[in-house]
Amino acid sequence: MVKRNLGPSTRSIYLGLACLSLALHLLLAIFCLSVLQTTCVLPTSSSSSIPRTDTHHNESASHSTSSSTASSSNKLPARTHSEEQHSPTANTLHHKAQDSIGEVTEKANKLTGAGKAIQNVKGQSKLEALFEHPLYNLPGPELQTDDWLLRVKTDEDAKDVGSEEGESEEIITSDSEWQSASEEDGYDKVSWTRDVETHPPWLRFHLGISRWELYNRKDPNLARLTHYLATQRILGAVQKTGGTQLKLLISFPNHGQALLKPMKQSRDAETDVNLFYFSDFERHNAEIAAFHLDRLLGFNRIPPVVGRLINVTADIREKTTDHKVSRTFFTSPAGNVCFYGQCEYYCSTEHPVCGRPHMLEVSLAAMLPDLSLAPRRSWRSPWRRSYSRTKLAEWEKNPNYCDTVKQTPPYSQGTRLVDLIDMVILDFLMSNMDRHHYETFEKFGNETFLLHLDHGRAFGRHSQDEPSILAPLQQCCRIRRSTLLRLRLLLLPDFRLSDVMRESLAQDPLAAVAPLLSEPHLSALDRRLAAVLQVVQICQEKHKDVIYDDVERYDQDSSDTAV
Ligand SMILES: Nc1ncnc2c1ncn2[C@@H]1O[C@H](COP(=O)(O)OP(=O)(O)OP(=O)(O)O)[C@@H](O)[C@H]1O
Ligand SMILES: [Mn+2]
Repeated sequence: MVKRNLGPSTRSIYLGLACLSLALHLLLAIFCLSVLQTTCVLPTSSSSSIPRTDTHHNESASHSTSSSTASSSNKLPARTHSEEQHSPTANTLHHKAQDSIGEVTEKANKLTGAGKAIQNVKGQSKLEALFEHPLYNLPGPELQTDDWLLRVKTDEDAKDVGSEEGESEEIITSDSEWQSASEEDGYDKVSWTRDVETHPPWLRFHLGISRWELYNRKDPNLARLTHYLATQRILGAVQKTGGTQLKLLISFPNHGQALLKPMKQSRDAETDVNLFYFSDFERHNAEIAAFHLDRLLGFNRIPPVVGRLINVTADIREKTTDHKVSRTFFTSPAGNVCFYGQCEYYCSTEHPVCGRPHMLEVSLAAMLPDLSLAPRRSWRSPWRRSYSRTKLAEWEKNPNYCDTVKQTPPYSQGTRLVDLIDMVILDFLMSNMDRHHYETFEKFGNETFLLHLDHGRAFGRHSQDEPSILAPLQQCCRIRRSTLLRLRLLLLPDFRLSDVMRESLAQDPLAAVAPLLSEPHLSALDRRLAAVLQVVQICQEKHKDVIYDDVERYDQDSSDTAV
């Protein structure tokens, strides 16, 4: 009986559902065509597994930069229902993002002369569109000779040593010196001249460091450098001293070096909630992701980092001359080759670094110039944590802590405070609680960018945020205008942080093994970005002097301070 009745009624239900689905598809198609022009795009395939730069000069760049194929990016992306944020606060931020960016985009276009050339071509990747945006192409200060960290020594310099004011300048080389430094065993014979074309990528990276950034995002050498780190034959591996957890200094045949951090836990492992931040294991993928995030924020203050699969036996055990490393190798009960080295934490049989059975994922960071060439100064962060289970730091007890910091050099002058706040925003987004110190290049004194180093403890938890990381922003209520505008841009659907981050990370060689960051970590970035903007909004409601205007600087004509 039941069966007999079900036949016809089921058929009509199916028919109804089919009609409904057809109608919905039609509606969706119309909606897509009219509203989502910029968001309904086919994902573009990444042609290379090697991180690319977004330079116009980059031969491998696939997009067209000609103005005829492009449409104006002044038009801000349309917000859609599907893209809508959930909370009312996020919504307000969203509107605010569009309003203020619209004005400033126009201004930035004027400044960069990019009005016509910058485009948001249908089908273009979000990452490419982001890096083409005027806010990522603001003109920097003109660089003088003193604004470069290193320079190539000329024959002239070699002749009049000590007679010029440039005497104390960090000098790299003359042709003859390069030649004589090339005789060591196993290393390539050096044939570099003053001609930059003959310089290996690591040297070009060193020569490109300026007072205001560690690298120029548009420099084609960046892609060469990451490719170099990812593919060069490993010639040596010794333990890097300093720091608390195991890391190795890797040498390449043409005298380049990299800082290696091994994979110690699975990518999905969330840090145990009962573990203090200072007991957390370091993560190789956090080092890689931090480099990408810093670049996406427009900072360019982290040395390039790339992922690589190495063979622990062939690349480390057989190459190392360091007994601290070689004597700790063993074969695990599962038959994998493991080692643990010598360090303060987690260097024991209980915490081995293991291949499978030989292959191991690692991160490789480009090394900064040697300290003898470019000494660095280490600064204790005023918002350093106590690194104790029981003690609170002063900033955790005193809500007016920033008043004192603001009056204390070097934070009382120049850009130091807003630079620190940039760093804090980066740290909050990736939940890095381990920023006890930061470094600067001594040569540049106090007028320089802050080096962002050591991000092994970032991206530990995606299900939780750590508001205390934002304390400097909350307590000082100060932020660079260019930073704020880029953050607001990254909240918009067309440039959404999680999307550009996913795309950027896909360029790393290890993305072929598994995504460098899981989806929950990527969505955490969007959530945290909204939280940062909310803190800024609260600041702006209470204070006047929140924005440090580093954009207006280039725009003498305008008196508009809309943000
Ligand atoms: N890319 C780099 N090039 C040169 N030196 C670097 C680089 N990255 C880090 N260092 C130096 O090596 C030191 C130790 O590195 P790192 O901080 O990553 O290790 P760590 O074991 O996490 O240290 P800690 O336990 O003190 O946080 C840093 O303080 C920094 O001075
Ligand atoms: Mn560390």
